[in-house]
Amino acid sequence: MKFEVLTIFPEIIECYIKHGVLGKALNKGIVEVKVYNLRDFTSDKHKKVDDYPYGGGAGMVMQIEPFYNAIMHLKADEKPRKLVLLSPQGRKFTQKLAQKFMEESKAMVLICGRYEGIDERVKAFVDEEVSIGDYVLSGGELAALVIIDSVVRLIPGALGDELSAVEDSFMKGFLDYPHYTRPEDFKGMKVPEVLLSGDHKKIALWRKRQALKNTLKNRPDLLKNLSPEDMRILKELC
Ligand SMILES: Nc1ccc2ncsc2c1
Repeated sequence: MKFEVLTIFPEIIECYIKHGVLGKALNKGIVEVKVYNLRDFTSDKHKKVDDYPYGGGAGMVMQIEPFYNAIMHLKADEKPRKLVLLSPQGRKFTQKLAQKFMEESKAMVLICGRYEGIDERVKAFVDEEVSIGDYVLSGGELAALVIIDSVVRLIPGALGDELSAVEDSFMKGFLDYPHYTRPEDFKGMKVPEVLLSGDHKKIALWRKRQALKNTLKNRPDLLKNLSPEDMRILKELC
């Protein structure tokens, strides 16, 4: 999987790549990340990337030309790639969409704007517009990192054995169960007895009950397609 990131802050992406869990996947050559500075695709000596909005209003708007020039530069190799604009107006990014990206795309271009706004005409050159959530961010770079991290974790063998075995609750449709490790008693705060019992059946049931309890409390919207067994447990909790 190849990611090409268009941004005016390449350092944000490059720093994460150096220190993130992506290192193993990059070293194995399973993933490649190339970062492009949009300022390198400007045509003026000041490398200008934004201007005042037509119609007035606060803030600056990112101009289309650097985006267009960068996209045309990437497309010159005529290889297939999915172009994704990171935007608060996009469709919500979910684990399901991460899975779809991993399965369908060999290469993705992640286009990061700053969030006073981007010239609307940029959207004519992208395949998808994706949002990571409903809050105010300064730009699309964090969203690009979220997408890279979540998609790479889905690539078989990308993260090495110690990580790839991590079962992700979002794939099951509810939140994770509580986790504990040593010490068994920290200032009187004890690890639940069941986790010390060695009874794997009881532990699995306890974990499922806790996961459903957490989900019911914090994210009831996730409780959609429960199995009859999970529904039975959930009813006991209500
Ligand atoms: N403010 C904001 C919120 C979500 C989002 N997703 C991609 S860019 C972006 C920017």
